[in-house]
Amino acid sequence: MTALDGAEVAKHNNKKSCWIVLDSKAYDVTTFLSEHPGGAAIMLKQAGTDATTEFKKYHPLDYVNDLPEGSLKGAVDPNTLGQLRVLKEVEAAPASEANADNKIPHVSLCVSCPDFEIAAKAVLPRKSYIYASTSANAGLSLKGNLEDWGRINFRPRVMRNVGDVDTRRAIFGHSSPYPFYISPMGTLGAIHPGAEPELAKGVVRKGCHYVVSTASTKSSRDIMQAFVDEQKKIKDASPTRLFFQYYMPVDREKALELMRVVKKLGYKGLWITVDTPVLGKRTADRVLQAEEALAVGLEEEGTSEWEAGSENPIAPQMGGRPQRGQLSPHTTWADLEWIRKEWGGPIVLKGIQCADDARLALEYGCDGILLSNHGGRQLHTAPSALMTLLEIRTYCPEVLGKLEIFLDGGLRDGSDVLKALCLGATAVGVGRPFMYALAAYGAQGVERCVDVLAEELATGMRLLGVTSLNQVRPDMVNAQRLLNEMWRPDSTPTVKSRL
Ligand code: HEM
Ligand SMILES: Cc1cc2nc3c(=O)[nH]c(=O)nc-3n(C[C@H](O)[C@H](O)[C@H](O)COP(=O)(O)O)c2cc1C
Repeated sequence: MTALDGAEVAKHNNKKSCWIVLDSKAYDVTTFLSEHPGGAAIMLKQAGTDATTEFKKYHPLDYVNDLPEGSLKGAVDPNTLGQLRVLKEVEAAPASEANADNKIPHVSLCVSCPDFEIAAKAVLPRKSYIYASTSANAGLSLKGNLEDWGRINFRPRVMRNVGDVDTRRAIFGHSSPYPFYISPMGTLGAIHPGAEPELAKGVVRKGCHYVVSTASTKSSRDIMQAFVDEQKKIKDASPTRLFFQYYMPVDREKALELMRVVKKLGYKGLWITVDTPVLGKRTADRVLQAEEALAVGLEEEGTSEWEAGSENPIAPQMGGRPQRGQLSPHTTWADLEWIRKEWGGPIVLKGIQCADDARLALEYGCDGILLSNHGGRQLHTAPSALMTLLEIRTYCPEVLGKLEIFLDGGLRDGSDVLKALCLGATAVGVGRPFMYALAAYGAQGVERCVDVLAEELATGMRLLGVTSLNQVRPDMVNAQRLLNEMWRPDSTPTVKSRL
């Protein structure tokens, strides 16, 4: 194949003929535009340019293999790369540069979780901040997550010797100095150039567990490698373990293959996300996508072509940004059978939101459940994890001793972890605070965020009158306010409950 001329490639810069250059090779993505799960506009903006840097923020390079056959047009003559189209607009500086300019406070000035969000907002491009902070519909699920932690009070005991406290907890036998772990979050390349490996560095140094997302920017192999490399530096002294969050690919063969790969790589448990049969309506994201579409002239298409979706099953709607391997809307409990056979290790269902499903998870042989509404990014007015935990305690307490119980959503203070533990949780996941810490300060921020939560937790334990997490009990909290609002079988008289 003869090398292509940069100036020629640059001419394919519109929706009728859209080429992009990735790693010095030109691809014709014209027909793929409407199928791109991240939206057409973001690609069209790159038409005729070298999109490598922008692309790598979101995807591993092997994503190009998913393009339709014949998309590769050829290598671009290296001497003519300078003739490619260049984007005029320069996005906000990446976090690392902004940091150097002292645009954000010194990391030591972050003394509680909300401080990381302020710093991240100052350095992140608007688009990345929207990706991290967006929530579903009017934001009420997120609001409920944030507020419900404050609606349970402690019932402290005093005059106890609380000189030394032990904050250790194990997840499936893997002990960690903390009863909290990092929740899976996709596309961290949009947050920090080091993406997930940078986050892994921070967690290894602190011994915190980390659940890695299927939709990560870097491959599960690269993330595991970063983990192993960091462990080597400290002679494998860190108790950190990596678990894998699984968006089940629609295609069964791909689903099995992904499981085999991550099992072989040494991920310790499979956390299957079950609250995402389709993507929720991420309101702020929608506005941004609409703005981008307008900016590149896609508004002429009317909304129908892009909103109604294409034949691509993983791009059902505009604004829907289903992650690679998104759960098929057809997945059911019966699928757990072949998953369990293939996986062999611990399985957690991520996104349980009522007592009935907690009981089913037990019946279907799961090892754990994560009570979660996906950080308020999926169903409008979904219950907070605490509310679901209370429901489980009331209607199927038997699962508490048999499954490991995790919660996530809205946790912004280490001492709140105690409330979940008092009510029977094994551990709590924390999402956005770590994402913001990574955005502003890289691995150092991640370490700082662990320290902030750990200190709040240890102080909370002392003030509650306990020295070990084995001592926490339900009567150490007053959950009456949430209990008053909890669902009851007779509160929905038209629905016949199985409870
Ligand atoms: C050229 C071939 C490309 C392929 C095959 C591809 C594929 C995909 C897929 C499968 C997703 C779903 C989410 C995921 O799995 O991470 C996605 C989302 C996305 N893509 Fe691409 N993409 C391509 C090019 C690009 C380019 C050039 C850009 C940016 C310049 C881009 C930006 C994005 C963004 C922002 C998302 C949404 C991420 C999210 O909301 O989680 N993609 N893409
Ligand atoms: C930016 C972002 C990306 C996320 N990506 C994923 C994902 O890829 N898979 C998943 O199961 N959950 C994902 N989640 C949900 C988190 O795992 C977790 O449930 C939620 O963030 C917890 O709420 P918090 O952010 O308030 O702590 C994501 C959340 C955020 C904020």
